[in-house]
Amino acid sequence: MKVLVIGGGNMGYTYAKGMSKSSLIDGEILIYDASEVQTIKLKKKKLFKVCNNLQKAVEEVDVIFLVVKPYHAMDLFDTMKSSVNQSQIVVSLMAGVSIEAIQSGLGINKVVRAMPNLPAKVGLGMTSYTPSEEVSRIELLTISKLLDTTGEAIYVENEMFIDKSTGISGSGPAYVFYFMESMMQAALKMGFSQNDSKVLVTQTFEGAVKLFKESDLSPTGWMNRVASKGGTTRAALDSMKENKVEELIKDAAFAAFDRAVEMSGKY
Ligand SMILES: NC(=O)C1=CN([C@@H]2O[C@H](COP(=O)(O)OP(=O)(O)OC[C@H]3O[C@@H](n4cnc5c(N)ncnc54)[C@H](OP(=O)(O)O)[C@@H]3O)[C@@H](O)[C@H]2O)C=CC1
Ligand SMILES: O=C(O)[C@@H]1CCC=N1
Repeated sequence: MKVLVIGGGNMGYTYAKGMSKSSLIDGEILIYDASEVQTIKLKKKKLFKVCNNLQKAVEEVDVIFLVVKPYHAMDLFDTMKSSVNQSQIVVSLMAGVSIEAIQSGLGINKVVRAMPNLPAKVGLGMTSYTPSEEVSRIELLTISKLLDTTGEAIYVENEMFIDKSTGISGSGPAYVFYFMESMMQAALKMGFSQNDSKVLVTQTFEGAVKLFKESDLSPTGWMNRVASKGGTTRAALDSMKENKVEELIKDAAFAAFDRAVEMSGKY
């Protein structure tokens, strides 16, 4: 199977690299980026066949990954439209571009829409995906294996769940970084060095996630294990409750979901 990745930035490069290790790929992965600077960077990596001619590359492959920013989608569709064919599967990692918009923009039927996240860069990505009805079960299995190469991939039953997972896992790493940043700022304010603040916070996050993953206990269960009655953790948790932090985090996730839905109506 031959795969072309269009857009070799953060996500496109990461997916191309992950997929290049898959036994499903015979030969090289093709990659195309409109930016000259990015194209030079990609060539230096010597990992993929970096293409200069998009139309020619499109004609050569079985699967096409679309990994440009959503606002570049329509121009890209115009450039590709005459080169795609009905047997190809188009996998979009773009936030807020609907399957219907891709089908009508390209004049093809087989589309898988997926929502990845940035930890794919270190093999710990979370991708959700859903197909158009023209994609067969066997084709979907192949695509899910390709998506799995960057971490975990889960099937979701419709596009609304792609927009929902954008609000949870797609944008989610930024919420975690926000929390980390706030804790590091608190540590700095207490007088720790930049380096110690980073170590204290990073190890705390890593340890907490590992504990959670390796047990059946809920987050609340674990919170109760950390907190002693009348102790320090309870003081922190009470402060968060009083400031409605939980509600604010939920609002933020819904704001991302709402924006994904809004974008889907726009492209
Ligand atoms: N970053 C993230 O955490 C996540 C991103 N996504 C989705 O992934 C997609 C890509 O994001 P990301 O990788 O961060 O973006 P980047 O800007 O890092 O990469 C996109 C690349 O595509 C290039 N490009 C623009 N137009 C075209 C074109 N017509 N043909 C080929 N290449 C083109 C850009 O060049 P130039 O810079 O010159 O425009 C750029 O090099 C987005 O749609 C986003 O919604 C989804 C989940 C998470
Ligand atoms: O912010 C964005 O629009 C993209 C989608 C999810 C993460 N980044």
